[in-house]
Amino acid sequence: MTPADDDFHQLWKTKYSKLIFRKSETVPEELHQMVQKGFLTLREHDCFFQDLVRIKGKDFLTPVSRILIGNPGCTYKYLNTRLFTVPWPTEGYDIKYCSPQIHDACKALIRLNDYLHIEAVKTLQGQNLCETKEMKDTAVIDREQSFATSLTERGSVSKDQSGVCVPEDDSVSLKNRTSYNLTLLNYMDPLQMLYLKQEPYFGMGNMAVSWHHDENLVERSTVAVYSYSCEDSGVGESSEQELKGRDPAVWHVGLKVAWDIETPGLAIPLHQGDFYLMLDDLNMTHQHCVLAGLSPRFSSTHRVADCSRGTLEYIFGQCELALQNLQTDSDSVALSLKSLEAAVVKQVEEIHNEVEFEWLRQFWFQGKRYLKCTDWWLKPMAKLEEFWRKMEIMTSLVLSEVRKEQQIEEQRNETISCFLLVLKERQRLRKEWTVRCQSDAAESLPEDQKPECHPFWTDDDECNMPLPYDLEEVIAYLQNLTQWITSDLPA
Ligand SMILES: O=C(O)CCC(=O)C(=O)O
Ligand SMILES: [Fe+2]
Repeated sequence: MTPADDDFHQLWKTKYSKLIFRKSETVPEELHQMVQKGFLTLREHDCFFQDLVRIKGKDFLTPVSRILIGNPGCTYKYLNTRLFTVPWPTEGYDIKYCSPQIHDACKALIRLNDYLHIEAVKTLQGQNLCETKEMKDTAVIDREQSFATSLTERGSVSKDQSGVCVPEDDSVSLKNRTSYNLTLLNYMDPLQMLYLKQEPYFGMGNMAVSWHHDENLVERSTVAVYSYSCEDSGVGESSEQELKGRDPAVWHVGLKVAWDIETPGLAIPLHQGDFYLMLDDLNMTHQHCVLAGLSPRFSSTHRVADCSRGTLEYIFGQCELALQNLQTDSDSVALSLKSLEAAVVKQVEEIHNEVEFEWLRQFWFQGKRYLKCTDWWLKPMAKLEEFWRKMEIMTSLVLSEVRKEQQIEEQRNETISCFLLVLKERQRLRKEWTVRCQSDAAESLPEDQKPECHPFWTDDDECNMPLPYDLEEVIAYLQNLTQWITSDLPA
């Protein structure tokens, strides 16, 4: 349904009430100008890139081109692709941009971010979608009572040990759900796209982005989307359209109820400077898509990314934790491990995998794209690689300990089997990334966007790597060892 349908507003009110639309006129003109100029700058500097995503083991190039802008050191993962923020100007950070215009563009987007944050807060307060104090108090009493009842039913313990956890303050949860830490910008010129998928359920026409839920967000957080289609003003008024369905000249956001193709979908026309909000759990209960119009179009999608494992601060913390198990012997320069306990080895090797596959390979897979805007990520990536190299040494140290140990004891068995599992995962992921780097889609990219399979080395490389890239033989050796150990154990 579109605004041309009689039941459109009724359907919106009953099935899509958490979708909020705001017309361009409600946004300050000065902000429009800044932001739209920012979009054009980023396009002029070729900062938008199609992502080489992986869905169910297959590689696809997204029709839309994107760039992630946000808090320094923050990342956003979608469809097995971790995007790294081009940092927006942030107090306490000295960020060098490739040009003053790119700095201005990032500044415009943080201004838009602040504006959309305030609008989202106001909207949630207006909708009563932020839990009020009374609602929370009632919820606590309810929980206390049901907990007390369940205890008395079982005939045990007093009420003051109930351990009810008091929910965070309203203003905190409201803030957590609207404090956007980044925005994913989209750009597409439909005339440059030879083929676009057709919307499969409601006949909504060409899709720029297929039906999906947004991933990697803080639960129930709001998503705010500013839309800028470069149409001549006045053109593409949907009212001029006589035919049924949505106007194929105009960009729309499509919405549907998840797991449901009976309830009619909604297609909301988006003109230059309009924005919309997806409030609360709308992103979970519904799916959305982007229906292409005829003109080039930008959008800026502001999100509260769940970055609990997605910031530089986090991954550096992990690396430090892992490297605590490495020591330089006091009398020499030789390195050794402090502990060979299974749990310790497992943790270290898992962090090794995390830094290798979630950070280094993800980053280099995207070629040199980040250098278009700033060199900000190069230093931290070099640092992470340095840590990762030390972890390669740690892996080789575990291996040599396992090799030289004569005695078979319980703890060693456990260490070897944990170690083996993590190495198998490493081998599987190295193969997957090697394949990903060589897909047809990857080969089709221009030279400066080609994925780099990094780190990569061969046996004759003089790079002083303590272990081979291909872990097949190491794994076979360990597998042999575990079989030998288990067959030797009493039944
Ligand atoms: O461009 C839009 O309106 C929304 C884009 C979108 O859904 C996304 O990037 O996840
Ligand atoms: Fe989305």
